[in-house]
Amino acid sequence: MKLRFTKMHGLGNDFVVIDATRAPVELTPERVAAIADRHFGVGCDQLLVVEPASTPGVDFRYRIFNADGGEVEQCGNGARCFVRFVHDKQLTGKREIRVETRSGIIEPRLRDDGLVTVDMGVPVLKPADVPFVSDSDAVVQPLEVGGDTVAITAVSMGNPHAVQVVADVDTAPVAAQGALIERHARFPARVNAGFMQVVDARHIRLRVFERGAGETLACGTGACAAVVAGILRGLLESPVRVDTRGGTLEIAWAGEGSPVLMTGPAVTVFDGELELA
Ligand SMILES: N[C@@H](CCC[C@H](N)C(=O)O)C(=O)O
Repeated sequence: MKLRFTKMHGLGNDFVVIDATRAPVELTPERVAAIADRHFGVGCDQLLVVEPASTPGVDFRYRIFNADGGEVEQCGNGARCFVRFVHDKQLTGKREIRVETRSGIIEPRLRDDGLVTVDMGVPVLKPADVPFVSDSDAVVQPLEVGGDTVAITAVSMGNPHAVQVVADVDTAPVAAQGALIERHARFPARVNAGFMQVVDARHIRLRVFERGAGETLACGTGACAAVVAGILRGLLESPVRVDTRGGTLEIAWAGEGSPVLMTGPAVTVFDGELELA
């Protein structure tokens, strides 16, 4: 069976996007992993599927699958690519869209300058809801990782993040420690591991070892979580420039109970057709 797709990226965090608004597409974890494979498939960090909404007043549903085949709740760079996709493919004439994800409704807006701003919703800080196993609500918590103790802040942006502050992202042990944090027993749903270097109160550098994908060139929800963690720790002031290895995002957050606003680019690379085994 042949399947049309569009290859997109948000700051080098790359996606295969599939339009399932007219006919459903059957995706197993094995199929997703095969498509995401960079040697034998198309290659991507995440696969995004655009579907009709199931809730009145909502425009679309979009589903997110990591490269390992697992379906997840949220994806910030994907949300920006989603809105560019439905706009460019003329699936809607709207530039402000309400879209259902596994973790609720988010509201991306395609701006006149081509950038996309997404209301990513209110961050979740209660450990049990991240989910993070802890008997304390403290913003900074110790986590034992491979014989070391690191100080993390657990934040959910719909998906779970563990953010730590490092002196220099270029020398941070992202691959080794990220893999251990991703599968740490205190994160029962696994976790995205963020390594944040504070340049000044309105500027950070960030690398993220993503759950189900490894280190990516950028992580939108990771950028939101890092800014929330930095503001809660008293290190940052909104809005914050977030430099990732793939480019820059702007993240704004007015504090607890407020939604996080993320602004950045979304790029279409090419359209293609793949053979679904
Ligand atoms: N790259 C994404 C996040 C994708 C999902 C993540 N790996 C997870 O498992 O939660 C982003 O831009 O937010």
